[in-house]
Amino acid sequence: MHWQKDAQCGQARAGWLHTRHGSVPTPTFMPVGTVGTVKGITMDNVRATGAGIVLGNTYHLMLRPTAERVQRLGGLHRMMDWPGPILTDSGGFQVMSLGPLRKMDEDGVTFRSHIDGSSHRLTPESSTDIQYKLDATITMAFDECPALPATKDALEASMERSMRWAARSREAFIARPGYGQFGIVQGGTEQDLRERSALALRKIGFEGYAIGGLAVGEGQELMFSTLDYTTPMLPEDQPRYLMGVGTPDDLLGAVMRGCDMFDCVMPSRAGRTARAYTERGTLNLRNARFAEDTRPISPEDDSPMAGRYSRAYLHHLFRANEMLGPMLLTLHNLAYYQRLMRQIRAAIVAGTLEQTAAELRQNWAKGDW
Ligand SMILES: CNc1nc2c(CCNCC3CCCCC3)c3nc(N)[nH]c(=O)c3cc2[nH]1
Repeated sequence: MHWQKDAQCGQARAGWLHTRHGSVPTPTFMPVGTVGTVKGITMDNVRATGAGIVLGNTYHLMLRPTAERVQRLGGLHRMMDWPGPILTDSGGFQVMSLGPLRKMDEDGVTFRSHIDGSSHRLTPESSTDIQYKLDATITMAFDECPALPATKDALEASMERSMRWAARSREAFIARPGYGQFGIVQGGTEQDLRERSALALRKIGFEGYAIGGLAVGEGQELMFSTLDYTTPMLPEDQPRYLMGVGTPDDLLGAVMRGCDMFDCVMPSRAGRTARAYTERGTLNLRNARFAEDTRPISPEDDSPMAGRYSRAYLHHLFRANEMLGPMLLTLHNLAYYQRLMRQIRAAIVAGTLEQTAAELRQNWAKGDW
């Protein structure tokens, strides 16, 4: 796969990601398909929100139904009826954050399934092979995301291991036209470690570069200051994927610091907990003040459900614990994230990103309309 840059505005870039499964405009927000589904909505609806590329979940899928079964079923695209590009993470982050019992050594990670307690192993080789069996369009290198806060020595040792794992991941990767593999920059919030990590990955050579080790509780200011010096260390002509980010304000700030691709569970998870994302900040639709509010959730909603359901109806659905509530609100939130990315991309192309950023931040601060 390859990425082409169309426009630049400050550090922000607007471009196109061309892959075996289609082309996607960047900056792009990638909805998270956890176990082969974006929870609660069909992939036709995910497409209708404007999403171009989704995430698959190596950790979950290797446990159930197993990568071998997904391969026998024709790969993740066919199984989940998503013809567009799919990016799969390498699983290490989830093992460390989800796996109940796990042991890490130089070779990889051993862990017990949170489903049935069976023992499993992830190494750079096995993670790359699993992602191949899933037929991932974009494969992530197997890495370790250290928990913060961490001592500099611990961050250094972890980053150096991740770089050894990146080389092994690249070795195990089967190159095919239209497919790609991304290296993941580590190093916590230490500039010299980030520099060494970026250089090590560029020496190996990947189709794109992710910035890992962030959005782990360091806070927005430290995340942005880390991006300020890390994105310029990465190749100008290749995409940058900031992992696990974030709120609308995080996305805006990270695009302005040179990031092109994002994933976050927030909009879909919030959709399941009655939290609506809008141009004016978020709304908790369980709140009684919405019980007879006949207005739509967002004034500028362009999702498949635009203008058809009132806040009062969503309030009722969530109070009644009806499954349609999370379905509609997940759709709404993902559509808002896609609308936001389109707005930001248009501003980069028009060269008006500074002004658009100020307007967006003003509206988010305004609160409900
Ligand atoms: C939320 N913050 C955060 N996420 C990170 C993630 C995960 C990104 N999201 C993956 C999806 C999660 C839902 C299911 C499908 C896969 C990170 N992943 C890797 N490999 N390395 C990180 O440093 C890394 C760092 C991260 N920080």
